[in-house]
Amino acid sequence: MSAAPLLTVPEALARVLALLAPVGVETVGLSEAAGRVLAQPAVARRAQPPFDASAMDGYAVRAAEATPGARLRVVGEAPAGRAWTGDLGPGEALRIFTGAPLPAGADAVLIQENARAEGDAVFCLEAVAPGAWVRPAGFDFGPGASLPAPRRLSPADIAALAAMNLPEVVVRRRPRVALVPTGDELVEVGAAPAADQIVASSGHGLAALLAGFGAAPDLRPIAPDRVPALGAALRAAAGNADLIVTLGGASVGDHDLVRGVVGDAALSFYKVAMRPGKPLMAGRFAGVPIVGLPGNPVSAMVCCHIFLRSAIDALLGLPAGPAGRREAILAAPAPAEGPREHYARAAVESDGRVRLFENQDSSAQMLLAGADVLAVRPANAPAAAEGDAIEVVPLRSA
Ligand SMILES: Nc1nc2c(c(=O)[nH]1)N[C@H]1C(S)=C(S)[C@@H](COP(=O)(O)OP(=O)(O)OC[C@H]3O[C@@H](n4cnc5c(N)ncnc54)[C@H](O)[C@@H]3O)O[C@H]1N2
Ligand code: MOO
Repeated sequence: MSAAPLLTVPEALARVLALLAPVGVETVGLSEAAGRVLAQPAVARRAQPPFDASAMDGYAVRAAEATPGARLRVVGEAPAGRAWTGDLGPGEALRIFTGAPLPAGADAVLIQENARAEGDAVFCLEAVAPGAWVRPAGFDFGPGASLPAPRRLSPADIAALAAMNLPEVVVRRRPRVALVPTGDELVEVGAAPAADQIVASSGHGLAALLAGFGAAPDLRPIAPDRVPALGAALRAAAGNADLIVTLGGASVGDHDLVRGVVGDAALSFYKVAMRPGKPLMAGRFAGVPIVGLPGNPVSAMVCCHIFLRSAIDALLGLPAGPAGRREAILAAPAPAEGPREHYARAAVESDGRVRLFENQDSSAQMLLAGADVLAVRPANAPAAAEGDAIEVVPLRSA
């Protein structure tokens, strides 16, 4: 692997995506389907509405007869769910309610606000246009209509699938992502750390983020900084995973072992021209795609937003592109940048403008928790002024 220059973020993302193929499918009930990715088009089993349906409470009529002042004889009643099966003859009207099938012979609905009932008759107060307040059969969708795939199912999609009379759908199974924290200084959350230890935190944030992206995270035990033990931890993680993600041990220190354990030959790249996140790597371990995230917790979370969201999309068979950005306006100046593209933690103020935090240290988790967006500053950008435009990656929509 050549040492320099560092890959850009789009180049590195393309390399990550090239390692991934969509996972298999499973069938789930509608109550499990929200947020899942439809893997095959869902084909309607019936039309909606399945019959010409009244859209209002009133009277089914022949529009040509329903002229102002006309008197029609009410021959029956059709509530929703109980069709009137006769034929509506000349001079007749049928009391009808919203959602009920229109009887044969009728072609419009006179709404009850425009009618006066008197005994078994109804007087028409306003003219009725042909087709008025009738939802023709298949008006929403016809039999054989389909919801296309791939598609992340929204609550509205779930309702549409139910209306299509589909109790189950075929979705991608959730990609299994094994998260492997590494480092002898780490202890599990809730344990009693020694004075020189810290709590392994970023795995928990990553698991939450990945679950929000549609993956099934598997947060593994902390792997020690020893080659055989790290290798064993990665082999154990690989067994069941669609993607392995290591945390830490990615840099150049004597105890940063992930690269050595994976092996340069199996790596697609190491190091990206981004800040934070420079020591990112990706490749294959035991045949399974692996992404090595930097240990600094903010770096790991930022890399998850920028790379792993797209990676999960790819595993789910969705179109996978760069993290979504929008344009915003700076509420305060931003300093000049170095040679790496900077994903700066920033707040969105009440007027919608964006203010970069002064402290951009990649270990500062409380700052990340307070950030609304990553403000993207291009490599080598000169200082920017208040009012300048800036692109931001939203952090809170995950
Ligand atoms: N001489 C150099 N030193 C460093 C460089 C460099 O280019 N030259 N890069 C720095 C950058 S940038 C980063 S990012 C870090 C990343 O290094 P590692 O991936 O090897 O990370 P670690 O050394 O294992 O850990 C860094 C830091 O983060 C803490 N950590 C690790 N895992 C977790 C976790 N799961 N939860 C919470 N905190 C974690 C760890 O204790 C360290 O404090 O390297 C710089 N050094
Ligand atoms: O990549 Mo380091 O991620 O700048 O802290």
